Amino acid sequence: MGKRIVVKIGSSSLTSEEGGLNRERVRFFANEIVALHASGHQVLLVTSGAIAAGFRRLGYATRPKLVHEKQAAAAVGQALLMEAYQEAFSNREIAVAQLLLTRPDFSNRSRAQNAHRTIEELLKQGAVPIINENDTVAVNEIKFGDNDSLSALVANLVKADGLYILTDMDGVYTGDPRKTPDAVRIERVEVLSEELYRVAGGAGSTVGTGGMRSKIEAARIAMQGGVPLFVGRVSEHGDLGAAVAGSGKGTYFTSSLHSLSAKKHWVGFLSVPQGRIILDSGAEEALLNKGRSLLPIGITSAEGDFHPGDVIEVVNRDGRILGRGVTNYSSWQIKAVAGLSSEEALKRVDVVRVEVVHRDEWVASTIVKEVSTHE
Ligand SMILES: Nc1ncnc2c1ncn2[C@@H]1O[C@H](COP(=O)(O)OP(=O)(O)O)[C@@H](O)[C@H]1O
Ligand SMILES: N[C@@H](CCC(=O)OP(=O)(O)O)C(=O)O
Repeated sequence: MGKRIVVKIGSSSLTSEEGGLNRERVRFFANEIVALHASGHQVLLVTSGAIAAGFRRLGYATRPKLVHEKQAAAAVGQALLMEAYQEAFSNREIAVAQLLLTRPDFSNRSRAQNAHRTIEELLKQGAVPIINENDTVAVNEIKFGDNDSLSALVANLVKADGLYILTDMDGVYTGDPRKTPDAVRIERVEVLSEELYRVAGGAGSTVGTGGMRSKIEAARIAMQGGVPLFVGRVSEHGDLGAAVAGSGKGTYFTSSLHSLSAKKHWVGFLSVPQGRIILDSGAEEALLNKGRSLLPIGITSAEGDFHPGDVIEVVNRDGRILGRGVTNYSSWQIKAVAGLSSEEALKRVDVVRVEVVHRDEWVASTIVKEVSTHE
């Protein structure tokens, strides 16, 4: 039976280090997608490469660093990118559609529904939706920062059967292969571990942005959405089909997790945190490893100005982000009860629930502690 597949192609696979689009590569990927299409799969493409494709045409010698310069380069490059896809797919008589999205398009329910409906109609008509971040309007906190997370959010939105993140490496290694020559490929990941976050480094090329770290973050989003993921290389004809069939050159992330509820998905991946709560080590252990709710006694302080119902980041004393949750207290109430027993806290503040963050409204930043990788 045909599957619904999201394919993400990184800048490093489409452009050269000096900038500019490699049209040969665009045609190659288009052909791989056409082959999947022909075997009955629905394919959505999330593509990077606008900045890398556009900066030279705009007159910059190297990839610009400043946000407004990148935005300008992307505005030029996005048109070049679509022109190349347009040409590559038109030979096969497949319509391509451009969708430029930002995070609020996912966090705002009606915008997300509109995007979803549009995509469903495009797929029904046999078109290939081609998605990139809307770089002109996306800055700072609204910027995805990398298209890996964007592709995972798209995969969750359309309830894809699989997400295929294509890059210049044939998978995730036990260290950045550019710097650690004896690193070996991890074939399968069932549970994201702290170890994996440690071995995954930043971008390898001058055109790529997120590196493996952002792909692991994408894996977290997709796995928690119940979507299995592949990170690897597609360089020869048939490689994408092989990846979809389970024998690709890369790392497979499977998930036995049930997908997160819509509310937890929003809390964990779409919301904009309004402040921070800092914990002691006992509360960290209770929250991460014992599945408990967060109580006032484990809190040391709070930062920012927030209100009950807002999403806040929870960090440990070293500043490490442990996760996000919905707070039942305002920032001033937390300051008034930090370190107190629940009984004492309730004498001092008027709150709906004694838990500062209830476990049902909490999403950890890493999935589980346990490591499960096989070389
Ligand atoms: N553990 C790792 N395994 C594989 N690649 C890694 C690892 N850590 C860092 N990398 C780097 O990540 C790069 C891929 O990410 P990136 O440059 O952002 O590509 P893309 O443009 O395809 O998103 C690789 O070229 C590699 O140098
Ligand atoms: N929207 C930007 C995406 C940048 C980006 O995420 O790049 P990559 O790490 O290559 O996937 C662009 O098209 O250039």
